[in-house]
Amino acid sequence: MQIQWYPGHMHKAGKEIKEILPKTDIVIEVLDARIPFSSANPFLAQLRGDKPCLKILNKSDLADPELTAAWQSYLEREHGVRTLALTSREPDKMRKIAELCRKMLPEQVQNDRIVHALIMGIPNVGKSTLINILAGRTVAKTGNEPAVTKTQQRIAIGNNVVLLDTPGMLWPNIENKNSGYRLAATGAIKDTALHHEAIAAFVAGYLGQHYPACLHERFQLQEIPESADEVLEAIGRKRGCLRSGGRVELDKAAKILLNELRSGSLGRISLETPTMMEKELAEVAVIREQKAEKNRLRKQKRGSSEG
Ligand SMILES: Nc1nc2c(ncn2[C@@H]2O[C@H](COP(=O)(O)OP(=O)(O)OP(=O)(O)O)[C@@H](O)[C@H]2O)c(=O)[nH]1
Repeated sequence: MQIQWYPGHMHKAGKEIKEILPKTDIVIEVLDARIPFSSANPFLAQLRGDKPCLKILNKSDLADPELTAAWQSYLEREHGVRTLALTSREPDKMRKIAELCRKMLPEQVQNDRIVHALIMGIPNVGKSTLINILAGRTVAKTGNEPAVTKTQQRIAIGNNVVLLDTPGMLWPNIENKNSGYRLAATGAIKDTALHHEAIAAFVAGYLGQHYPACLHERFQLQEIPESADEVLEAIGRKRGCLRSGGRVELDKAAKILLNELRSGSLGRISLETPTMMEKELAEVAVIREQKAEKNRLRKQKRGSSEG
C-alpha cells in the first residue's frame, strides 16, 4: 500500500520551512501521542539541523499513559529532543510552552530578546487548537478534518516568544504501510485515502493483540478470533450490524469501531510503541535495499543487452 496524499500547500510548506529555519530559534513539532512515530515528519531531523527541538505529544488524553511515558524517554534519549505530553483539556499546562522554549535556549540569549519558535505538525494533530489556547483567542481554524490550516502566521504567546505557524505537512508516500493505517485510524489521513474497512480491520487486529481487555469489555467478545477480519466481523455481530441472512455488514462495523477509537470511547489506546517502530523501520530498510538491488540488476541487464 502506498498513500499518495500530498496537497499542493504541503509541498509549499516544505519550501517555506527551509526559508524560515534560519530565522528560527526553536522548532516545535506537534505529534499525536497515540502515534508519535507515524505522526512525525520524517524530514524534520534533517531539516532542523542542530536547532533545539520540542516534541509535543498532543491528544495525550486519548493515548495510553504508560506508552506516552515510554515514548517520551525514547525520544529524549535517542533523538536528543525535549518532550511534553499535552491535551487541550489541560490549557494551563499548554501555556507553559513559552516558558519551556526560553529555558531550552542557551543562557546567553537575553530574556528581553524575542524568541521565534517554528511550530509544525502533520494535519489533525491538534496544532490549531493548541495555538488558539496559547494565543488566548482564535487565530487558527480548527476541525476534525485534516488540512484545515493553509497560510503562515506569527502569534505572540507571552514570555517574548513568537510562534511561526506553517500549514500541516505530510509526506508524499509512506514506506511503512502500518504507519499509513495508524494515520488513517487516528484521522490524520482522510477516510477516502484508504478503504475504511481495511483501516478498521487493522485496528481490530491490533486491539486483539495489544488491548484484548478492551474487546472483552467494550464489545463483549468472550473469545478473540485470530485474524483481524474475524475480529471486525465479531464486533459487527455484537453490535447488530447484520444483513438479511445473518451476514455481517462490515462497512457499518468499521464505522462503529473507528468512531469509538477516535472519540476515546474505547479507552486510552496508543497504536505504536518504540520497539514496534524500530522493528518496522528495519523491515522498511531491508525492502528499500532489495528494491535498490533489483533496480541495479535491471539496469545492468539493460546495459549488457544494449552493449
Ligand atoms: N481528545 C482531544 N482532541 C483534541 C485535542 N486537541 C485537538 N483535538 C481535536 O482534534 C481535532 C483537530 O484539531 P485541530 O486543532 O484542528 O488540528 P490541526 O493539527 O490544526 O489540523 P490542521 O488544520 O489540519 O493542520 C479537532 O476536532 C479538535 O477538537 C486534544 O488534546 N484531545
